[in-house]
Amino acid sequence: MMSVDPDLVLSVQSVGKEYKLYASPRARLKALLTGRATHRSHWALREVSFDLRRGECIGVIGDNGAGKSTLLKLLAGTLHPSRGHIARVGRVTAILELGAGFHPDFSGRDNLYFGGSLIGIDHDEMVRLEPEIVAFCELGEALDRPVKTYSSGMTVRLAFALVTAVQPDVLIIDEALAVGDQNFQKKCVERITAFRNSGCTILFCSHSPYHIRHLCDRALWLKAGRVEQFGETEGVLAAYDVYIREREAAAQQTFDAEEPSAVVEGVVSECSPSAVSSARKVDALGAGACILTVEVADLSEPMGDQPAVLQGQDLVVTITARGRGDERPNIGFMIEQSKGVGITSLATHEDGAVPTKLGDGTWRSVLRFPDLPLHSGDYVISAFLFDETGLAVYDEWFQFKHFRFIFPKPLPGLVRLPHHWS
Ligand SMILES: Nc1ncnc2c1ncn2[C@@H]1O[C@H](COP(=O)(O)OP(=O)(O)OP(=O)(O)O)[C@@H](O)[C@H]1O
Repeated sequence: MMSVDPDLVLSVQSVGKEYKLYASPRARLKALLTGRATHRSHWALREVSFDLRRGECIGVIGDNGAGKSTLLKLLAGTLHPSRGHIARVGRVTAILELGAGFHPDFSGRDNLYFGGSLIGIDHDEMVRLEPEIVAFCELGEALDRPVKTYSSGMTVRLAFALVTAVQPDVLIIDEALAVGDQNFQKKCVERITAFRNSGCTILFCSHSPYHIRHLCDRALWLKAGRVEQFGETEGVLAAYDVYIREREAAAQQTFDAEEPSAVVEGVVSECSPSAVSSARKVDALGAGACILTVEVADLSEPMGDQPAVLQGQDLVVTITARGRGDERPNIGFMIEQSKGVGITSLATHEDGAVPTKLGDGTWRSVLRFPDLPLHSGDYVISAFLFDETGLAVYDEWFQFKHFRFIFPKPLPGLVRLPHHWS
């Protein structure tokens, strides 16, 4: 069946996965011994079908509990489907639950041989690969200490270096990359990009539409265990976005009695603004790359629970950041309604713009919206710092400042679009 198309590396046909839920471990044992079913059944996946061709990069999206991890584990072969069929070609490597297979009492180095044997790297090949893995994971002397003494970040380094030591035909990545420090995340992204450029097929599960958009040709949206959409990335992400907004709007209606959002001071500085939502941020602490200041010109002082008001009709934002080494970073910016929809997202790398290097080695971009084309309302802004490729997010100040904008003419609607009358 797989030989029909020589480029097919993975074929998933009508796959379903049932988890059996027992009231207690004793009930499970009883079911095993008597053969009588005493479980409740939960189908985490139903009728999932799709094909993957050589060199494609597919992003898997969906709500919590939609079945993404289950699907990835089935593809990696660590779980078996209850229904349907999965066919694979070549070496399939999964970056899932990194480090779960290590033996805690063995040293990191011994675990390379032990873990390597589990993923098909024999002793002789490991002898050849070891120096490269050791250099990549940068664990130094800790490599000869037992893994049980490692921090989770150290375990992830070792595991990532091991599982990606040999380029696979298919690489399966769970949200594993959300862990680890800034420096290491960048190395991971670079290695994955290099695999991608040399024809490796990648299946990538993430809660970050940004990464899916930048890395993937196609996206698979799972909803309550079924494939809701599978196709070209932008179309699927757009549909998913509409779904999320509708769901949030419905949640907002039931939640509307909530207190007004806090207003943050005009300039927040030195890498750790108290109002940062750090959900997707890599590591803004320590000596890494980070946003230093974000200044919004012409804002009044906030009054009580009322946000600061933009005094003019131009919005001018100056973002200063510390980069990493000699690398030129990229800077992003987003405006959203305080309670409602996103309005615009911009980034230097998307616009072909370049942050300016200042005398002290920091970087700065000034973003100007002349005659801000918004109608009156309350808005919230976010600033982002990316690496030079725009793939690794070094820092984000998410929804860190609310402001009110007053457009002199009270018109309905949200924005003034470029237009002409004739
Ligand atoms: N071992 C298990 N036993 C029973 N139910 C499970 C098990 N693992 C997952 N589930 C259930 O299966 C469903 C799918 O879970 P899964 O972890 O695949 O979702 P997900 O899309 O990866 O979620 P998240 O984004 O939160 O990681 C969920 O309802 C979950 O509670």
